[in-house]
Amino acid sequence: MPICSNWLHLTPNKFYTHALIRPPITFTHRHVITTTRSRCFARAVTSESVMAAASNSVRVAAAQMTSVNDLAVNFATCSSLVKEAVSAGAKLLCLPEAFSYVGARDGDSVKIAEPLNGPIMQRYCSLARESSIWLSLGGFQEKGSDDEHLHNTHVVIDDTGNIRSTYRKIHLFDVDVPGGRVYKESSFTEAGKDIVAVDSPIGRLGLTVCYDLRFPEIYQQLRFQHDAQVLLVPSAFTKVTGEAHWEILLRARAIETQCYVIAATQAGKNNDKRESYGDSLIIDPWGTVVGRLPDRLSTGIAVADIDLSLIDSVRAKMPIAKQRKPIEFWKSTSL
Ligand SMILES: O=C(O)CNC(=O)[C@H](CS)NC(=O)CCC(=O)C(=O)O
Repeated sequence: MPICSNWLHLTPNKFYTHALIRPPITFTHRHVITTTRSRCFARAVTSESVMAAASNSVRVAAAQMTSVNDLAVNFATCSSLVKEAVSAGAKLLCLPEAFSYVGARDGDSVKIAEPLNGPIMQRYCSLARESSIWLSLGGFQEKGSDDEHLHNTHVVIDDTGNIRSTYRKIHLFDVDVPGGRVYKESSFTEAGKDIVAVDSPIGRLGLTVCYDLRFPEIYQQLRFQHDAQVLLVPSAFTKVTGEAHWEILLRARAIETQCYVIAATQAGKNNDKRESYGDSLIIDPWGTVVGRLPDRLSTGIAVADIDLSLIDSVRAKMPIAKQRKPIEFWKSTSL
């Protein structure tokens, strides 16, 4: 049992209850302790994470697919990927960004956007319930605040079909791809503002989407402020940028956060104007690739076992959480 020899200040927010506790304090396995330079937090862990920690190893699957501009066709593909994941013994299947729809023309995805309680999401909730598997739906066209906009929303559904968590993509892909197209995701997408982590049978998940991968701050927040153990990066990377940057960025995020990273991808030609970079990856907290579905195998799943004790041992031997100097402690001297 870990023992804390300092006074413990538990600040009130959605995870912590306000309390000042006298040392020595003994924590049960139902608490996660996080320390910053000035504070020490305790968070009660939900039963899912406790179960995952007890059994140590849980199987996950990362899908790869070529979504098109047909909701029914994509749902059929997702259903068969779910079957594959279930027979492989996976407790969670991650589907890529734009799993349910990739428009052939600008503006198409706004037209099919629906609220999270609409019929499209309902079908995916039923799929999770009927197959008794958790789903990470890596980028759903959620209806925005007007008819011209949507949210690119990552939805986590549990094995009884309930939506456990939603994250709206923060960093939007407004990029002139060298030798490729100009993308302007912000022309039809409202950016999110909230960082989201959620407990699951494979540990505490940190939710992100695609282009977020290029902004390490969000992953630092997920690991050091939200106790994430597994970072999800569902994507629809372009062929050009994926070939240059995909694996390097993902492995860097795994190494610098000491988290597992699961990245499900779109692959192949989604339509005449669009080719995605498929290479679904599962990476362990030491940065080793433990599951991969290469680009040439356009549709399928990569499978790996998440071992929460590996996270603990990597973090114990290289204790960066204690050693890091967060930006507020730096002194800026250049003018
Ligand atoms: O719009 C859709 O249908 C699905 N969403 C996407 O394809 C998004 C926004 S256009 N793509 C990316 O973020 C690519 C990032 C990327 O390729 C990089 O960072 O290099």
